[in-house]
Amino acid sequence: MLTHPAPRPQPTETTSVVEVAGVTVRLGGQPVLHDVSLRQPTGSLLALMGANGSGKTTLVRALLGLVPVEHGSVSLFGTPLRRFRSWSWIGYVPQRSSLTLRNATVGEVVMSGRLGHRRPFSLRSRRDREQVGAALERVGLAGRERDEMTHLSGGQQQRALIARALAAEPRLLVMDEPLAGVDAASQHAVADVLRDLVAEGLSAMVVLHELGPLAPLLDRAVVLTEGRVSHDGAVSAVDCTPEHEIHETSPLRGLTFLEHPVDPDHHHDDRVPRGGAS
Ligand SMILES: Nc1ncnc2c1ncn2[C@@H]1O[C@H](COP(=O)(O)OP(=O)(O)OP(=O)(O)O)[C@@H](O)[C@H]1O
Repeated sequence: MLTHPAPRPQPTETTSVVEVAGVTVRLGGQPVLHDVSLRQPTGSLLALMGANGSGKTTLVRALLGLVPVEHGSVSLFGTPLRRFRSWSWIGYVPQRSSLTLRNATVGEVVMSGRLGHRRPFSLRSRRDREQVGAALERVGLAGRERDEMTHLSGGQQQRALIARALAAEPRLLVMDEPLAGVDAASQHAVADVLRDLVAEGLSAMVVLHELGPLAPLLDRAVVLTEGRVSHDGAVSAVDCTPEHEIHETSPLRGLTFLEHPVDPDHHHDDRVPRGGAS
């Protein structure tokens, strides 16, 4: 069983895991984010949505300190980004398509999530091994440590990347497009894992193109349009509107709503065995 430091069963309005105020980011000389503000209460599940190129990944990278912020401020767990040091509290799951997974086993990938807990050059501890095993069990990949990542389906790779983030025992999970290129069964498996984690008090920010099976779990959606916040509120406003019915001027225009996306690489049964993912 994974342990999380401070269980927080309900979202609270008094504390926030992420606070972004008036953030502007420029990349390659071009403005990418303009005056973006958002606040994520502790224990909540927030979707960050928007069309291709709207700035979702850049916003995530800005709040993780990976790209410079030109104006505005970012706080994590109430601490300004420049003074924040507790990076092991944040489990980042990058876009699967942005990674090279060749020559890595599942065990190596998930164990790399423990690096923040290890002293330089120290050997892996019993707790490291326990947390890796627990994280793999949680995502339904128990016993797959020796498998090459490239031998897994897209959905299983995604779940291994989630296990990597969980092995770090995070308080906030930041996931960039965890449903992209993942078959419907694995989308539901990811949703099941996330449901349990949030029920235990974990906070999660999820970059999404489509809501899919995560829709009923989300507390709020923030939609970016051309680098600006165009919607910050109820998910229901995003959820039930097929794209052809979205008004030309709606901030939701350009989002896609895929019910059953197909994974062209899918060769495996990606369902998490009941009881194996909790
Ligand atoms: N390093 C960079 N230099 C210059 N421009 C960049 C850089 N990285 C991203 N951009 C531009 O910033 C804009 C936002 O990109 P970003 O990847 O944040 O969008 P996104 O909403 O995550 O898109 P997607 O859904 O396609 O992943 C795009 O126009 C992109 O071309």
